[in-house]
Amino acid sequence: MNLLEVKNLNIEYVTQEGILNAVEDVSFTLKQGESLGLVGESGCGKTTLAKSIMRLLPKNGRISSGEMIFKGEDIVKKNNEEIRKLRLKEIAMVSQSAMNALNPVYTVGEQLIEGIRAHSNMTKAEATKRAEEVFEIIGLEAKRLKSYPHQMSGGMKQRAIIAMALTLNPSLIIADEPTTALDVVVQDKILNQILQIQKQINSSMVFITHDISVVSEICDTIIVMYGGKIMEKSSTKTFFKAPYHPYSLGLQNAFPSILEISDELISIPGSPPNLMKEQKGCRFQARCPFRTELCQNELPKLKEVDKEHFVACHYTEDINTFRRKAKKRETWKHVQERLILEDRGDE
Ligand SMILES: Nc1ncnc2c1ncn2[C@@H]1O[C@H](COP(=O)(O)OP(=O)(O)OP(=O)(O)O)[C@@H](O)[C@H]1O
Repeated sequence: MNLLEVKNLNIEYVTQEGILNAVEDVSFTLKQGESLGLVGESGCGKTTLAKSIMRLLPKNGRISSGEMIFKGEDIVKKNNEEIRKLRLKEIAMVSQSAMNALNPVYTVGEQLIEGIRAHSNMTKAEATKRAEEVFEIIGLEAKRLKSYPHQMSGGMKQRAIIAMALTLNPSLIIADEPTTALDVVVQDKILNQILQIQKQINSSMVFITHDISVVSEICDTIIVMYGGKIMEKSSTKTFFKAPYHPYSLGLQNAFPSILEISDELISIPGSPPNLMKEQKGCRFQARCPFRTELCQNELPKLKEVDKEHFVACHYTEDINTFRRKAKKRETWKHVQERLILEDRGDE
């Protein structure tokens, strides 16, 4: 059964320079218990998409069209009071910035228990018991509930935030780069704990990261975003075995942990498009080694190349050649040279 169904979602920011289209025509579904990895470089719209599910967009951000059907009801149409009830109880967010949301003048336990009580009808004793339980699951001793935020390390605080998000067994967890600022060993441990809890309470998860190797470890499905649009979506297993989009091929080259020993680490030259400017053709065309005139002029539709595997590229039938060429440094060097030439032409 689908827990969340996002349909043709468009999100824009109103800025002094004009309208910025941060998320464009995004559609996907999330089943109960499924974990979805949302990946892409900085600025491709991941956080905007995640915040919109919680209806936590900044003041200048707005959902201009589309639907987000959660448990049969459209989140986009809900009023503030209805949304407040959904947050934490049904949909919880874990993010790096949440660490700063801990109030320094209250103990972590007071904040956690207060949060539980505000969203449930538990007594103080019941809420305390629940707080102790989740602390244990997340690897913190119950006595830590009495600590103030400044008495905890970064890793402990992040665990406390995760505990807060998960106390009420939400149906959907949105984890936005939850561990990026922590060292790799702690990161790994915390990711595993999130995963363990997610499985235990059978909640669904949207996991946002720029690091596709993490997605290969913990997610069932993957969506690759670029310039506010979906480039590719499929099961994680299929994606890492047989990626299609040239951007996905480039991303895979850039992550050492998913490369075979013989593969080279190659980054994609250039940077994502400026979304303030009007976009024409495929969003990735400027950096794509395989682009043609068609790519520069016509936006490719997301099409199904295999069961439940969708790709937005005009040339999916050339995939074998693309996969072979994308592994070569030369291929990307040409893109670099082309970008330099185009840059000169612009001056
Ligand atoms: N409050 C805002 N006002 C105007 N533009 C914004 C605002 N927040 C984000 N943007 C723009 O929207 C686009 C998408 O940003 P978003 O933060 O969603 O991307 P992201 O993929 O999550 O990046 P990151 O990994 O850096 O968080 C970017 O072009 C960004 O500059």
